[in-house]
Amino acid sequence: MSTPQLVVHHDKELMAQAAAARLITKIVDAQTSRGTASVVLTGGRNGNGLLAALAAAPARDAIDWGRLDLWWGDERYLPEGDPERNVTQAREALLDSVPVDPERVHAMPASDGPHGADVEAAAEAYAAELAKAAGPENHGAVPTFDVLMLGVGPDTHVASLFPELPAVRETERTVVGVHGAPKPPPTRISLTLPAIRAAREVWLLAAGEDKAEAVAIALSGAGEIQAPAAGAYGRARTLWLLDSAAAAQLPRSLYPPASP
Ligand SMILES: O=C1O[C@H](COP(=O)(O)O)[C@@H](O)[C@H](O)[C@H]1O
Repeated sequence: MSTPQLVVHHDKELMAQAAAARLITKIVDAQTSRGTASVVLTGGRNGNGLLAALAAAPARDAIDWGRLDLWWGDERYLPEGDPERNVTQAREALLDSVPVDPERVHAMPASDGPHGADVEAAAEAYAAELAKAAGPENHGAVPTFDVLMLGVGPDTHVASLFPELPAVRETERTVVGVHGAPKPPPTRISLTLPAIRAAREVWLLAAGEDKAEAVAIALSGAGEIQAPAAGAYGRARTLWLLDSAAAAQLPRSLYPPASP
């Protein structure tokens, strides 16, 4: 487990641009060291803001897009192409404008796909795809992702792991179906905490006043069942990328106010 580190930016636009620059560097470094890179994308406002900033960054062309595997931390279980699907939003924000290898874009299944309404079967299929991509060096049933990004919801949810729901208690499976999510749509697919923790680096993104309480709770010693964001950390690094509004309720011991 890595101790969380906080980076607080002035506003959400700057946070998205800085996070995009950080991601470009990480991907290029991983491709230089290992030949390929693997990144887990998140949905939500901040995840999509980062992807849009990446699309607009001239340095995006430093990435070898054909040697990048993209996975998702969660998906809303809706038909292919639905505007509320995380993958649809990621395509619009970035993926349609860069030369990714479609074989390496690992979208989670859609509700009109081969598994139909059976979200458990869809989750199992995604777990199998992850397991196939994991090598013996990965010590588990998922690849060691270079970077796994998570938006933090106002209720402290990450991916589709909502407080107190069964998915956040999962300790064996890497991917689960989620029923009765409090945020629509109620049916979703999510990586579990054990799968999230297999990543080298986990980056939690939160911007805006409505995230301030969640950020403060998750970073002040809350349990992961009550505050799923508290249980999200990477093997080597856990980074909380915030704007000043989202950091506003943090205790002074974690984020002292700037000097006058
Ligand atoms: O529904 C979801 O919400 C979270 C957070 O989204 P935000 O808009 O409040 O930032 C997101 O991380 C997750 O991927 C998504 O499915």
